[in-house]
Amino acid sequence: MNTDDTQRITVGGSAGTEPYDVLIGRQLLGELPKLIGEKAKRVAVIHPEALAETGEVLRQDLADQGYEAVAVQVPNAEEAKTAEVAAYCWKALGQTGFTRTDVIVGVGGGATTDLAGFVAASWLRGVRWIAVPTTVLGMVDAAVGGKTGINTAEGKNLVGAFHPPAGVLCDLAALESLPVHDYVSGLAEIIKAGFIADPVILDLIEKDPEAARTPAGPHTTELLRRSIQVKADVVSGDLKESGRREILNYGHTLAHAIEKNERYEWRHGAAVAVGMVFAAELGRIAGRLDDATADRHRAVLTSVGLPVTYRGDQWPRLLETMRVDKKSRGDLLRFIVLEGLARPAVLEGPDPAMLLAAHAEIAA
Ligand SMILES: NC(=O)c1ccc[n+]([C@@H]2O[C@H](COP(=O)([O-])OP(=O)(O)OC[C@H]3O[C@@H](n4cnc5c(N)ncnc54)[C@H](O)[C@@H]3O)[C@@H](O)[C@H]2O)c1
Ligand SMILES: O=C(O)C(=O)C[C@@H](O)[C@H](O)[C@H](O)COP(=O)(O)O
Ligand SMILES: [Zn+2]
Repeated sequence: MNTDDTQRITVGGSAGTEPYDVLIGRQLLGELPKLIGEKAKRVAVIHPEALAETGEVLRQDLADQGYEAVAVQVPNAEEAKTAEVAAYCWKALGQTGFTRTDVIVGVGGGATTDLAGFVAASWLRGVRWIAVPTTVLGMVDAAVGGKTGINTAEGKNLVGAFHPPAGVLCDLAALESLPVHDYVSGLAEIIKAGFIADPVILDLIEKDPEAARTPAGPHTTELLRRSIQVKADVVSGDLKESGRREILNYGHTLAHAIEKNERYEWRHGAAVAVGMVFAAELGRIAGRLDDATADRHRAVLTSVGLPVTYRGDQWPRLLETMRVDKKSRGDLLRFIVLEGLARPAVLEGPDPAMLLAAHAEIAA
């Protein structure tokens, strides 16, 4: 049974998809059978090595309820987002006799839920899946919205599908075992939601940045709820990123290039932090963003311990990788910038000198 103070945010179906709920609370796993539904006989629990125990507890629990439940352990973090690991999961589903009425449960951080969702999208051309995010970043961003995918040698998330989950269970207890480094990485996406849509988020973090770094902070649930609401509002109207959804990519054009350049040893949130400072500088240099809002990026990100600079000698490589960003159109690079707080816009084909000048502001 979940506790009474569970919060529920509905993500509206668009593009012909079913709406689903994101639950935020404690002891939410009792919700799983309802989400799995009555038609399923088999459930595959995809989890990372770090959550081997959680994965097994969940598998056993589902087996006790009569499902043929298998646990599929995958590597931690970005090492799971590969074609080889996806193929390993497909093999496990094939060997279990997984049919179209069976269900995948992805338990873990954003890397695991991106993979699990992609496996669900591709197996038999699409089976039901449920996300159980266990990181801040997974709860506020990755598990919500149906973007699923894996990386290729050429870049981040280059293969994937839009395949929304049937439900998202954000159990706050999971955050207690999260290393502080990973907790803080998730704050980058929360801060992103603050800049693009809900500045109250920034006020809450600025009031007590140290408290924002732990799950015991006074505003933890509110920060999660507000960020999930931003994501839910955006994806509800534009699942397939044909317009407004691009604002969720704020800071990501450079971030994904940094992640690839660092062979995915940087956490996504850390790269997004640097990417947002770059985007803010680009906005300022393009004459679209005021100085105070641009400077606020560095201040709030630094206050929680996120990086705001990156080594300065890598620009040509970063630029080359940014060209395959999903927002690019032909040879045209496109960036999300701000024209003020909560006023995101697209900057198309910026002058190379402008990009270089913005890069100089983040170069270590
Ligand atoms: N699909 C989307 O819309 C979307 C949105 C944002 C980010 N993402 C993706 O999410 C990924 C980043 O996700 P992340 O920051 O959650 O990192 P992650 O999934 O790499 O997890 C970080 C580490 O923490 C471990 N871990 C997870 N939960 C834990 C827990 N409760 N206790 C202890 N350890 C735990 C993981 O095994 C991993 O080693 C990136 O691949 C990014 O591209 C996707
Ligand atoms: O949901 C979205 O849309 C986002 O852009 C959210 C991002 O935080 C996330 O990192 C996403 O995976 C990036 O997607 P991509 O399309 O740039 O690969
Ligand atoms: Zn992101």
